[in-house]
Amino acid sequence: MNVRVSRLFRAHHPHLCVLPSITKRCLAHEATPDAPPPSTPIATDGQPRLKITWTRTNSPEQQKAEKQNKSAEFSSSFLSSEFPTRKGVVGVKIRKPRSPRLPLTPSDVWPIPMQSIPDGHGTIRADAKANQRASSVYESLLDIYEIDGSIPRGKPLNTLSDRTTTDGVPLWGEWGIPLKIRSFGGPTVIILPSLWLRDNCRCDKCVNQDTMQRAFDTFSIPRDILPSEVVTGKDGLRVTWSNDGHVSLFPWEWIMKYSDRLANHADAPKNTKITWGAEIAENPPSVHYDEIMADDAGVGRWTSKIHQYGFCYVDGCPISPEKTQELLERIAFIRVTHYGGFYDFTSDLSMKDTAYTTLALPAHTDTTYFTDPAGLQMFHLLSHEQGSGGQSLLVDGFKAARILEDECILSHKALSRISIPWHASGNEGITITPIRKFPVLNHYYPHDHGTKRQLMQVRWNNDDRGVVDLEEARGKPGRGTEQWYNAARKWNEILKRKDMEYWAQLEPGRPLIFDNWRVLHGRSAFSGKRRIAGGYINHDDYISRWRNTNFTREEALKQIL
Ligand SMILES: C[N+](C)(C)CCCC[C@H](N)C(=O)O
Ligand SMILES: O=C(O)CCC(=O)C(=O)O
Repeated sequence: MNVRVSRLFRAHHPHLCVLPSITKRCLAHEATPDAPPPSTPIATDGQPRLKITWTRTNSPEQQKAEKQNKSAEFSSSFLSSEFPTRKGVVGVKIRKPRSPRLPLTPSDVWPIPMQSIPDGHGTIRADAKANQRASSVYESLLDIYEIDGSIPRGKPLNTLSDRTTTDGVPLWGEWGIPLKIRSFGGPTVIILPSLWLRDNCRCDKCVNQDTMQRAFDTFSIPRDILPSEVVTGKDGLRVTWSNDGHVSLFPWEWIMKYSDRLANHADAPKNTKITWGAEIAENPPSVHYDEIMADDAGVGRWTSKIHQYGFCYVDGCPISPEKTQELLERIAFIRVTHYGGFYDFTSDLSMKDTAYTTLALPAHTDTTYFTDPAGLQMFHLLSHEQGSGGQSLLVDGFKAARILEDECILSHKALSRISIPWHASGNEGITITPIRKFPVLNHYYPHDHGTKRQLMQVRWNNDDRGVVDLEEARGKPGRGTEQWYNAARKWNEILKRKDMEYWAQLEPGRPLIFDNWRVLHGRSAFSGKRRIAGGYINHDDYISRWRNTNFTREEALKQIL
């Protein structure tokens, strides 16, 4: 077996070398100006100590309030024992900054290329950067593998105990292909099932390179498929399959992404949403029409602002329905509903919906009655004659949800858990309702473990809401329903707070587009003839367009494959 103590690491981390006295340099990501004065503590056993001072960083105001200096000491003997071949100044990475076990223990850190800092005690800033995933699995593979080293097979169905070499290398077999890695919580083994790996081969024979679709029958793969060879190659895990000699290459970053212990999807777009309240009126996001029409980079800037703020104006748009439609279709095709596709409406009740009246409309999201509510919505005020009013209202539903959770966690839970019906029934022959009930606050769990569930969609139109079930709670009939109404009342109160409401008068030539899954909209009552044009776009089509105009094709594919 040619798996030796790691040439891998020397190949990849030539700069790692143990300094004679580790205390000469503390290893951290970033010294902060307020780091304590340099000192070189020598432990009682005379061993130089690597002292890591931990400063928890949250938002500046929290940091001031919560500044907690915590530290851990690692003797050089610990470092050299824990990272035997890491001949070098060992950079350390701290595990999840949100929940540091204190004092930090050896399993809280693992080696990464260090960024040396001036002498003295740097402070590890536990922010997203500090937590950045290793740039390649090598920095997470334990140093027992080597480049192009083949991992031996274990004896068929052998007992757990002898599924590892004397060097500690886990062997593959019917149980899958194990890889020993560093992950949150220290060294661990991920096991890659052979059938799963074979099914996910991305070579140009297995994936139609024009359509990116799977180009073979998954179910023709023998259920008990096994490798004939497994190699830890430089650019990934290379597996030769015993049934047909097919060779698959799995890039390390891809493996990292899908290992349930490691998944932290660093290549998924960072959550860069900017929440806002009434103050956004001072400087609302906008992009110029010419930019958008000129090229996809302009569409990228437009969709990026929508992705960040949940809405964006377009300056300099011709005051014409045709040009408005052309503008909207720069993102994607318009979604057709029972209101038609591109809409150009006024208060003529041509459709039996309060939007086609002069009535005030409280903050709401549209199409709550579809299983898949419309993603983007555009309003372009083309004209408003012989009348006044009709101011537009926007409220950041994601900010409102966070306030609700901060102020009344039980109400947040009720609106997140209790599913209710929604409907559109005003027009003859049309009675639309989602395939199932949905709650007001809809969440999802992002791939990367360790981050809590994310709010995905606000579904709120109290006028289109159906009948809340008579829910019991804690054995009391109707208690659950009462909880929902109390929660909805609190939610409604937050939406109506002056510092949450962004009121603006729409202007001809300046269309507004917003994310209908996040931003609620409404209007004040009006008089006169008021004409608005616009349309809906599916959320998935919007996100696809945002992804492909803000990332390269390769990055975009990596985010979803
Ligand atoms: C199509 N257009 C935007 C003019 C009107 C849509 C009506 C909105 C409906 N009340 C809802 O909440 O979905
Ligand atoms: O007329 C407006 O300004 C908004 C209408 C509306 O809220 C809607 O169509 O959903």
